[in-house]
Amino acid sequence: MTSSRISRHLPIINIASYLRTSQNPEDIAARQATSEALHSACLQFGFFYLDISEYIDPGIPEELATLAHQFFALPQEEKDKLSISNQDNARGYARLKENVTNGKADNHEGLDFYRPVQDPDPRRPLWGENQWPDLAGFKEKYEAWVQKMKDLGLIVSRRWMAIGLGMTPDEWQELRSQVDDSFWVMRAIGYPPLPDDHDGFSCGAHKDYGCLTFLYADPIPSALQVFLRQTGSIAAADATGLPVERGAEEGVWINADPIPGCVVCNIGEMWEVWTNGLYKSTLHRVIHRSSSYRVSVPFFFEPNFDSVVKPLAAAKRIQGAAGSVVPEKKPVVYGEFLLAKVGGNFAGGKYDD
Ligand SMILES: O=C(O)CCC(=O)C(=O)O
Ligand SMILES: [Fe+2]
Repeated sequence: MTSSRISRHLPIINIASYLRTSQNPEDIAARQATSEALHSACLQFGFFYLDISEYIDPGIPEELATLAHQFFALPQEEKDKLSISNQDNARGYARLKENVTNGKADNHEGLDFYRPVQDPDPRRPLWGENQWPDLAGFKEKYEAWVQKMKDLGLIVSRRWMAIGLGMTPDEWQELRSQVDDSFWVMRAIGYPPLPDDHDGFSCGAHKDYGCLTFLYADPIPSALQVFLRQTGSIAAADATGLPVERGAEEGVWINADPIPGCVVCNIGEMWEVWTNGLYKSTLHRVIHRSSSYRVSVPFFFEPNFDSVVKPLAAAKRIQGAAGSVVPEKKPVVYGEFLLAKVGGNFAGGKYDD
């Protein structure tokens, strides 16, 4: 494929058809079309918009962003009371620049929640307790969103995988058993404007770890950028004047600006393993230069902690039918993979790939 034929616009995929379970031919055809759109979005981009306006009132994620603004506007000592150092170094509040990506401090602060665990132990990595701000409605509204996003992860995976990847019902049940108790992460991120002299980014280039990220962000353009691989273009060309990242890869950075009623969705590295590389998880970064304080609230739908992630037979069938000879990716135990990533958190990059 030549670079000129690659679209630079991320597709918008409406999941309304997935919410209808009827077996009438129109609904079946609509679900088929949605799954094909998801499949091709993942072959080409690994990034797309999901229009979820029929699934959830678009005002609800706005409320989450408002609550996150309220939290980040608190005095520093109030926010520090929820410091990740009280817990497992993952759950809680991390100060501005505390997170490091690709060796550079990110110009953001964040508040992270993970799936609660049995017998929490703050000395054990990832096994502490969530720390909720003492702001009216915060915990309830975030927990309700987590439930909606977990359900969305399952709805999308089921329909998409079964139809888009051509899985048998048994194969889907097997995959389902690996994501039905997702070790999810819910994050609120606060981005002050990026100072001109900051050596780094608002959030440096990274891939997400797990399955699916559903991101709602304040409606501010030109902040989140997605790297599209394109042979024939200048290595990592962009208009920001910032240093080239990942110089070995050729491509362009495009903006993924918020669209009303949609979440930005991308696939994480576990999907790369499940599909044996058929789908690629895609680098993205944030450069927030406008004058306002930006908030985003990504939800990460991840495999179960103990899930053994390995290439799916359905993906290998597609590769076989296309005559591609692809070396098989090694199985990964998700929890071990995550621990290795988070282990590098604040020394060498929480999000490094
Ligand atoms: O804030 C954003 O737009 C993106 C954040 C992100 O990529 C992440 O937390 O993994
Ligand atoms: Fe990300």
